[in-house]
Amino acid sequence: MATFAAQIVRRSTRSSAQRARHFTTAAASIATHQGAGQCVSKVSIPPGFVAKVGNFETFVLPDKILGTLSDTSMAKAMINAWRKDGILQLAMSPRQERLFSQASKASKKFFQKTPAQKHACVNDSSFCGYVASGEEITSGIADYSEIFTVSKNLQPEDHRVLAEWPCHGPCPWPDKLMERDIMDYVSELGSNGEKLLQMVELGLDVPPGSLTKYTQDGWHHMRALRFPSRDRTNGKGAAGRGIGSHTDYGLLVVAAQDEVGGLFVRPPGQAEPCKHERSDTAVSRGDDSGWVYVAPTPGVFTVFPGDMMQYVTNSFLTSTPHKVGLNVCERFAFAYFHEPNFKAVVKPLPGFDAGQKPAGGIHYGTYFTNMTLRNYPDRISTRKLLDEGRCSMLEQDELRSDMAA
Ligand SMILES: O=C(O)CCC(=O)C(=O)O
Ligand SMILES: [Fe+2]
Repeated sequence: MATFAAQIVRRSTRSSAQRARHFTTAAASIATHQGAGQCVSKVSIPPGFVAKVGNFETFVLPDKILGTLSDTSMAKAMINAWRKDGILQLAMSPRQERLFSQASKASKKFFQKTPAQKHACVNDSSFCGYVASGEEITSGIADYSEIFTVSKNLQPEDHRVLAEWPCHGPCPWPDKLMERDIMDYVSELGSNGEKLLQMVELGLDVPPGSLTKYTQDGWHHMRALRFPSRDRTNGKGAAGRGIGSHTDYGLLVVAAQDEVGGLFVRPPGQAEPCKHERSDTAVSRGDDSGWVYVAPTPGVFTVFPGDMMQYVTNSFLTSTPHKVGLNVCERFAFAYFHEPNFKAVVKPLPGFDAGQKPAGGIHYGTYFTNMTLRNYPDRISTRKLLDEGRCSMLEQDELRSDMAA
């Protein structure tokens, strides 16, 4: 892949002919940042990182996936894009752009609160809420991301919360307004994720429902992220590192970023064993060459497969390693994770069952819980879950399902 000149496709200036159902967009290599705070400068690849600038395909999903020939041809093109680049871009609809902008404002407003106000947004039953910069660990090193995590927005009276299922608790929102603006965006991404999975089913030529049966009442979650500028860190992590090299847990990751830039991906072809075959959450070789910069492109989501997708497809689609570098300005982003139901025991897809391990499938709730405990060893919810020995609940029949239709 070569380095491409700036060529940003803006939805508002796109003609209907240009809005063909899928097309190629050259990514911006340089963006002018005039965001919040004092930072007004030319922003490009974070300093100290060497990478090619990606030129990723952009797709416009149909309103409904009907399984027509044109749906199937787009679906196959999406699969090919993931197999080539590890990532693709999805054009936001006008509604999605509006919800993204609303959620971004809510996220910025939250991160501007005082440390005491932010630290109050934690509870001992869930892993939702605030994660301070330097609190999350990847490969034993602190990440500088500051995070507000939203997982299932459960009510205190939900039977799973009352029964104290691992990771199940209400989200400690600071206020109703943030809850509304973030959850409107998350719900939209939920519908979008279902469409994407229908496309994956078409593209892989597996029966409809082979994937979407797992995501009924899925354990979808999202991280609203703020990265400090590289000169504003607290010295707890490695210089310039926002988040270390890792893959994410579930089926699909749908990310969206502001104009600053910091995300890098590593395309397939340099595959590592899946995390369920390893002992930690992080991907090694974080400093290797072969990284591709995901330059900010207005009006798009970037979408890539997670660990569950790698498992069910026997690595036909691999979980894309990615990392975030700190830039000269602070950066805001969202990472949404479209996931199986917490109870789901996920099995290889028909035609992709080649004896991959573990043979009996992966219980998503256990996988999620283990990864979360490793990432947040000192969180109050980690200590409570371990002290009360509630991880053993994950073995109970009530918390396991094959998600048969
Ligand atoms: O900051 C980004 O663009 C991606 C963040 C990410 O990889 C994550 O939260 O898992
Ligand atoms: Fe990630």
